[in-house]
Amino acid sequence: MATNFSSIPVIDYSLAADAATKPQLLAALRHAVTHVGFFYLAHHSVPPELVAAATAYCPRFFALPAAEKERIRMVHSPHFFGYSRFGAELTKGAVDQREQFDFGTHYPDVWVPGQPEHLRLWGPSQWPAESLLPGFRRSFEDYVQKCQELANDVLALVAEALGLPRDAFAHFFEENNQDRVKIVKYPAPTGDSTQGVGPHYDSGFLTLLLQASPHRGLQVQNVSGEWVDATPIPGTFVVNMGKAMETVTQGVAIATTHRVLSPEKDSTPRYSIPFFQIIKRGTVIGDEVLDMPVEILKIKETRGQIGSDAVNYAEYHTLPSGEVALIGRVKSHPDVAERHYPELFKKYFPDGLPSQGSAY
Ligand SMILES: O=C(O)CCC(=O)C(=O)O
Ligand SMILES: [Fe+2]
Repeated sequence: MATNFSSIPVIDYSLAADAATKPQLLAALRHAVTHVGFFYLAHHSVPPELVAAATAYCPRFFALPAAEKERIRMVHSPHFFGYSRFGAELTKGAVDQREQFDFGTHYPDVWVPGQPEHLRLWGPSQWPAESLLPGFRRSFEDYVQKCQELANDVLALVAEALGLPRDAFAHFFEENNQDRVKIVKYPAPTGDSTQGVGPHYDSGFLTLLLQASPHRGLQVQNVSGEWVDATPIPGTFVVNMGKAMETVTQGVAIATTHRVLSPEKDSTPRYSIPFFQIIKRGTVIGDEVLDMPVEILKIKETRGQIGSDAVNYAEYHTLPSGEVALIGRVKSHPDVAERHYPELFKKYFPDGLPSQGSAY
């Protein structure tokens, strides 16, 4: 019988610490990962003071002088890091009503011409001037380091929940892996569109999303195609799986489609901070799928077909994952692609920059 969901489960991370309660956690996690693709993670390990500091910087970042935001605009970065103006981004070809700042964990500028182009996606971030936003960079570096640790631990728990060794996913990361993070602002709508971000899958393994204001807006698509609210729960992360995780688990773990609706008219802005766990770049991960236990594979037969309005990241079975990631970025930020990846830009936008969605 097909299983559907009408709410997002809450998983209590603290149950992992005690051998007596861990089986309960693993059972809940197995259900969440295989039937919903989303869960709230309560009692997690990222210190509340780091969460509070990151949250407090959100409105302050977007209130920076326009000239400073221009200086660190994403169009200056072949790594797709930096500030994107309102309306600069596309999902499924339609303009997202959000403003954002993308950055990554530390990675040096090592790409040289002649190397595969997709390797250039990893590189240094652009940061606002310390004098204009004191402590911003340091606070986010500390916060993100704790997110990385938590994501790695949750990933090991997911492996256990799926009957795999705890380190089953370890070989999908590079030695000096670069994860990506965003700070996002969704203002109240001024026109007709309420597409904060359109329906999509995330790309990598786990996403840890901090809903950094109390606004609703995040929605998750269930098996029947209905949109289920992921209303913010204080003290939690929303965790979901990306298309890479779905691919390497032979579709057992699901990359669930999600979207964000703009806040109500005249409301204050909604803020969020997604942390994306990124995987290694050089191989076709569809060729390296994990050997899943038979009883886990059976879950796919009983849970029913997953409905989806998302179309992105279908190429994991045919292209190296680094190329898949670069294509995703090119499609969502054509103005950056036009400047730094002209060949790919021409391939995906043969008619030139879309009239909307351009940051120029
Ligand atoms: O802002 C949110 O709540 C979700 C954002 C999101 O799904 C994304 O940027 O991939
Ligand atoms: Fe997402």
